[in-house]
Amino acid sequence: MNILVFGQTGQAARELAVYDGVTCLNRAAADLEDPGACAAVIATRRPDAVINAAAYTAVDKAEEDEARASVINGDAPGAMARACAELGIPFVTISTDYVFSGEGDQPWQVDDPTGPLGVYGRSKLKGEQLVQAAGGAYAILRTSWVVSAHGHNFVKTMLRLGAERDALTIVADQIGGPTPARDIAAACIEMARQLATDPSKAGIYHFAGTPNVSWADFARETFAIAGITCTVTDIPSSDYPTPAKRPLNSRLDCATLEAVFGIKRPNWQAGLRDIVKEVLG
Ligand SMILES: NC(=O)C1=CN([C@@H]2O[C@H](COP(=O)(O)OP(=O)(O)OC[C@H]3O[C@@H](n4cnc5c(N)ncnc54)[C@H](OP(=O)(O)O)[C@@H]3O)[C@@H](O)[C@H]2O)C=CC1
Ligand SMILES: Cc1cn([C@H]2C[C@H](O)[C@@H](COP(=O)(O)OP(=O)(O)O[C@H]3O[C@@H](C)C(=O)[C@@H](O)[C@H]3O)O2)c(=O)[nH]c1=O
Repeated sequence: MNILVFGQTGQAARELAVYDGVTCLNRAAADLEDPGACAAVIATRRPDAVINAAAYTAVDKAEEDEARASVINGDAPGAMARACAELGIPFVTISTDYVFSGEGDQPWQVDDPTGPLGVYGRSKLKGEQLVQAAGGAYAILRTSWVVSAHGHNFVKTMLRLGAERDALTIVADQIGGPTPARDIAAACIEMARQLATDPSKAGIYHFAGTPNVSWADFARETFAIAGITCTVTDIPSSDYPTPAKRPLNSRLDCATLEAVFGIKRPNWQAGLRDIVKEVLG
């Protein structure tokens, strides 16, 4: 199966690149700021499936860059989905827990009302809506707290800061499921394969690592695995002001993904051990 992936340098894209039949497109080959060009690449190359792993992911920066985030995270996946629907091929795109408001403490169901708190979440929600409107054999995979040995992520930030400092204050009231990019890549490939033979599986799905945890406890676990002595003090989000507000409740209910595609939630602790090993050598 020839799978065209938008994104090459990102966490998920790098893990997708190792699969047979996958071709990754970098920004020079397909710039998501030009949705029409992305659609044209699909129409010209005629792959068997498309996975979108590129996005505007700088959550705070997006607050001052809404127009660009909206095109990259909204219009571009919409145009890709329409191009795929025209060819009759599956389209898998990755979305986020940040489409939710973070209220309550129950895991979000796939059909729960959305309510993004910031520009990034709003732009990703726009992408979801345009992809759904395109019809076709689409899958929107909402995931959370992506981590890997590459690119920018919380684990790499902690390994850097933990080596420099004796103590850190980390928010403890945001709860979610850290998700290794490697597991996301495997899920996307499996979904593309199954959608190719059964387009009735199209829809929105949740996929996050288990167990749910706070950022503070996730940092503690990272330090424990890495053998770093750095004291973590719990703080509320209000003590860590950022341009974009983050949801407090990022728990995702992943039951439908397992029921429809047979894909189980990954254990992030196993993934974290691999990532720490890869980063520290
Ligand atoms: N990171 C996270 O914690 C989470 C991510 N997600 C979603 O998962 C998906 C993958 O995220 P992740 O792997 O972390 O992403 P990264 O932040 O690691 O990488 C983003 C990728 O998008 C590319 N990109 C950005 N703008 C453009 C553009 N205009 N044209 C072409 N490519 C562009 C970047 O390329 P370049 O190197 O050229 O900048 C890079 O390859 C995204 O849809 C994201 O919204 C969901 C939940 C959590
Ligand atoms: C570095 C640091 C961060 N924090 C907090 C800030 C924030 O609430 C939390 C995580 O920080 P980050 O900047 O990694 O978080 P952020 O970039 O918001 O991560 C998000 O990225 C987007 C793309 C998603 O889709 C989300 O699922 C989520 O993974 O940790 C501290 O409390 N103390 C610290 O020293």
